[in-house]
Amino acid sequence: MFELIFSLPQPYLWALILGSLIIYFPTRKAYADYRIRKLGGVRSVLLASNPITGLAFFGDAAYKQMNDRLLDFYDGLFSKHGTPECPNCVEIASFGIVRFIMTREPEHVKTVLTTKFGEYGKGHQFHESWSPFLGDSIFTTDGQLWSESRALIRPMFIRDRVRDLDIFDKWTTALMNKLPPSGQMVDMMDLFYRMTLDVTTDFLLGYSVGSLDNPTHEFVDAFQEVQRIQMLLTILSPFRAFVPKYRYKRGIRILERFIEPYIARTLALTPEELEKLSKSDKDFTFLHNIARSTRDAKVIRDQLMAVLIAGRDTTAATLSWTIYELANYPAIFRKLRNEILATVGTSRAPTYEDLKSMTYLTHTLNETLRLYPAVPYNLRAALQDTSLPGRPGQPNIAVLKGDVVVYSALSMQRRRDLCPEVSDKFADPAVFDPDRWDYWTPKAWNYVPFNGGPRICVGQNFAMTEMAFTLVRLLQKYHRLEYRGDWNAQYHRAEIVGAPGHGVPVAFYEAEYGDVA
Ligand code: HEM
Repeated sequence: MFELIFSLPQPYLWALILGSLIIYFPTRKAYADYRIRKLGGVRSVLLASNPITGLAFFGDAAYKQMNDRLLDFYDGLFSKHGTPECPNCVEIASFGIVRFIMTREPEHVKTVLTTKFGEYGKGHQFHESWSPFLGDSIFTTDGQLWSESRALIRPMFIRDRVRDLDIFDKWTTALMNKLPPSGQMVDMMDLFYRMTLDVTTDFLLGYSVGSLDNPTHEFVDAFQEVQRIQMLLTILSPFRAFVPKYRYKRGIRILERFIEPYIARTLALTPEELEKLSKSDKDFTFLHNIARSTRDAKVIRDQLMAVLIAGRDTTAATLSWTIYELANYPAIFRKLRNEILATVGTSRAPTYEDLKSMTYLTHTLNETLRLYPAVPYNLRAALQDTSLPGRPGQPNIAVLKGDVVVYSALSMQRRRDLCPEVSDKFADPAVFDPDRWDYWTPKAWNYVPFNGGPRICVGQNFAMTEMAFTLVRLLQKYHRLEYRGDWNAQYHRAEIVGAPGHGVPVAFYEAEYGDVA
């Protein structure tokens, strides 16, 4: 049969290939339509259903991502194509096979994260794309494998462990030592990224990469590069085979070379020695804790990588956005500093209880995470035929096994129609205003910076404590903050984590009379 086909003259062969494709894609689409109808649901708004329109879509998405305009692109999908029946959900099916359903509807987020938790997950494609980096870790797996990872990791984030603030104290002090004299410019984003890498590696391995002291460490560059390429691989998912991977693989090897000796050293300890260590607060690390449950170096490597990626950039980016916003609002800066000084004075290190008692500090971080959720885009694959709820009075959106639901906390948390009317108690939602939290609690699922449901961020309390501690130490010492770049030119650079594209160039002014705010 194949011999016969390949013996055809070239023009006939091409005509046959083209003809087959012309038949194949509409047939695939018709078959998907049939399955959707059989499920009793509908499509959302279909934007592309063949490789040509699909390629144009992915090309546009990748172009906007590379030009730091992914949010415009994402919002534009709904403002240009949304319909009254389906205003916040669109889809593409580039090869007629896998659909990518993009949404910013809280009910959809709730469905994939909790109501139908078992029917959605990271899925096979995500695992394939991410496993060279994160292996079979908590981030890349579903079902039993995921729940075993979660059980392995959770004990290190219980309240009693997070209450111990020594690690934050140590690295915040190191950060403060890197700040230039009063009034001189510094890129706080750079320092925050270095500090959180030092905190996270110290927490995981009991040994820090030391990036505050050595910013050109090859680990730092490799970590950045691997994440950048990983984001591209995720966005270009069906076409990821075409993305060059040399630098990606080289970066992963560098990261592995750094952590492997620590794993080997830990595995050299006997179970008794590990048990003894677990009684100590100071020397017991995340790595020791995992090694109590598994002696498999690959399992340990995967979980370390996962928590490293989860814990580092997220907190650094959130701290960076907070300082960026505070630099533009001296009144908010002063109010926050007054609360801090009233609680801990100008020099005492805060306790865990101090941090939790400062309402305005929590509101400030909540507000930052509303405008700049650290994970701006996320996805879940359908593990079986399932659905997303339709608008009231509308049929459900059918989701077929393998389809991918992309959701954006960034786009959703900025939706005006999900906020109260603007008033003296509720500022324009586009504006940074921690005071709104005095009168307002977002509805469940309208605000999900840490996700929700069984897979809610396991490090949420760790992150909030680390960020609060850092802000307290900075504002105790400095009474004024000045932006030294073009504040309005700032933009949101979305890689896996969304960070300020221009960094955060600021100058801090040291308080001369301590408590004067
Ligand atoms: C501002 C800081 C942070 C934010 C906004 C944040 C947000 C998130 C989000 C949105 C997810 C869900 C990701 C997904 O769907 O796969 C997540 C998961 C996770 N986060 Fe965080 N995170 C932060 C800090 C941290 C820190 C400091 C750690 C640990 C040191 C951490 C550890 C994890 C882990 C292990 C998961 C996977 C949970 C699971 O799949 O069961 N996160 N985080």
